[in-house]
Amino acid sequence: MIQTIDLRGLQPTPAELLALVPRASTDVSVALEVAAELIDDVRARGEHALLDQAERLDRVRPESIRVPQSHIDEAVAGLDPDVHEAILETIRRVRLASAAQVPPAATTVLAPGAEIIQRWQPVGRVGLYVPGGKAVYPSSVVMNVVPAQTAGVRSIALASPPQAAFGGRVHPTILAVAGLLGITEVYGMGGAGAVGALAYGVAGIGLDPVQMVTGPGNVYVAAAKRLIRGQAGIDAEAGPTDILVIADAMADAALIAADLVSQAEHDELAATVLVTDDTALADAVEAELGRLAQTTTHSARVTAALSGPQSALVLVDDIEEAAAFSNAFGPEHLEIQTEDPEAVLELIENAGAIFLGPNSPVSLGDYSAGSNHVLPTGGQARFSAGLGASTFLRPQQVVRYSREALAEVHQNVLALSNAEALPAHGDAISARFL
Ligand SMILES: NC(=O)c1ccc[n+]([C@@H]2O[C@H](COP(=O)([O-])OP(=O)(O)OC[C@H]3O[C@@H](n4cnc5c(N)ncnc54)[C@H](O)[C@@H]3O)[C@@H](O)[C@H]2O)c1
Ligand SMILES: N[C@H](CO)Cc1c[nH]c[nH+]1
Ligand SMILES: [Zn+2]
Repeated sequence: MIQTIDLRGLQPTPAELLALVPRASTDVSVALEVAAELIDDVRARGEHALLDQAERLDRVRPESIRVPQSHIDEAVAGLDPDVHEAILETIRRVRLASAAQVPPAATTVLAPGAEIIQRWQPVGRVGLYVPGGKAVYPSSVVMNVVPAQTAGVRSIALASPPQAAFGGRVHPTILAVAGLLGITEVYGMGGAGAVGALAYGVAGIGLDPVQMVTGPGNVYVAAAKRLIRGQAGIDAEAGPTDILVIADAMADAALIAADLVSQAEHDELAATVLVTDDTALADAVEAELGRLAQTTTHSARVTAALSGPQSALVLVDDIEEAAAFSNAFGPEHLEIQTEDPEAVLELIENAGAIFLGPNSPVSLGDYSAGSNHVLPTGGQARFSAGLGASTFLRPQQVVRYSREALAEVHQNVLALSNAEALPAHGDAISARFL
C-alpha cells in the first residue's frame, strides 16, 4: 500500500527530490479559501458565527464559547490519577527543557560609554490552540502553555474545539491540564474560526485580541494561522504531522513500521517516509506495515496516510544521499536509526526535531521526552523552528551612548547621512554639539 521510490544510481537535485514525494496534500494553501471565509464570518458576527461554525463543523452547539471556571475545576477534580501523574511529569520535563531556551541578556561595550544592551522581551498576550477534531490533544496544552509561561507571557487565552461527546464542552482532560497549569481563560471553539477569534478578538464574550497565536492543528488551523499573520504573530504552521526515518541495515524493521504508523494515525494527510540504503530493510518494513494493517488498532486513517502520495519507502545508494533527501524534505520529525546516528546527525541541516537511535522514538517526544511536540510541517523545518520559550521572546536592542561616545562617531553619522541625502539625520547629531 505504501509506494516505493528507487533513487539508486540517480543524482536528483533537491527540487527533484521534493517533487518525487509531493506534499500537495499537506500543503495548507488548499485550505486557505475555506479558512478565510470562516475568519471573515467571525469578524463580522462574533460569537454567533463561532456557535454556528461549531454546530456545522463540530456537530454540536455549545451553551457558550467562554468556558466557565466551574468546568475547569470539575475537570481537574475528575482527572484520572495515572493521567494526572503522567501530565505532571511531562510538565516538569518540558519546563526544564524550555528554561534552556531562554537566552541570557547581554551588554556589548563597543567603545568607552558606547553600549548595546540585548534584552529578550516576552509577548504580552497570546492565544494557544489545542487541537480536538479527529483526536484530542491534552499534551498540546503542556507544549503550548509551558514555554509561554517560561518566557514570561503575562496573559494566556486557550482555544480548543467543543466536543459532541461531552455535550459541547471542551474535552475534560484538556480542561484539566489547563487547570493544572493555572489557565483560566479558555474558549470552546475550533478550527480557522478559533484562530480568527483569537487574533481579532470577540467583543461579545470578552475575548481581547492576542498578539500571537501558536499551536498545532489540521490544514484549516494552519491555513488560518497563515492568514492572520500580520494581525498577530504565529509560530510555525504546525499542520498535519510528518515523519521521516533514515535507516541502514542495522535498524529494526518492526520498530520503524511502528513509528511510521504512530504518526500516520494523526491524519489522512500525515506523511510517513523511510529513506534507506538497504533494500532488505525496505522490504521488511513494507511487510511489517502489512502485518500492522491487520491489527485491531489500525484505523482507516492510517491506511489513507500510508498510501497517500506524501508517504513512501525511498531507496538510495548510501546514507549521505539519505541525509540529502531528508534535508530537501525538511521533516517535522526525523528519526536516525543507523549504526552511528551521531555521524548522520552531522549531515542534517533541516528538521523540526531529531530522534537518535532505537530508544528515542517520535511518540516519546510527543508525550514524555521533555522536548516540544509543536513542530513545523510541510517542509517548513527548512526555515522555521519548533515551538519553545524563544518563540514568545523578542530580542530588543537598547542603545546607550555617552556624550563622549557620541562625539566619537559624529563625523561617521554625518558622512553616511549625506551619502543617503538625508541631512536631517546628521543635523540631529550635530545639534547636540552646538
Ligand atoms: N505539527 C504539529 O506540531 C502537530 C502536533 C499535534 C497535532 N498535529 C496535527 O494537528 C491536527 C489535528 O487535527 P484534528 O482534526 O484532530 O483537530 P483540529 O482541532 O486541528 O481540527 C478540528 C477543527 O477543524 C475544523 N474543521 C474540520 N473539518 C473542517 C472542514 N471541512 N472545513 C473547515 N473546517 C473544518 C473544525 O472547526 C474543527 O473544530 C492533525 O493534522 C495532526 O497531525 C500537528
Ligand atoms: N505527533 C504530534 C506532533 O506532530 C504530537 C502528538 C500529540 N499527541 C500525540 N502526538
Ligand atoms: Zn503524535
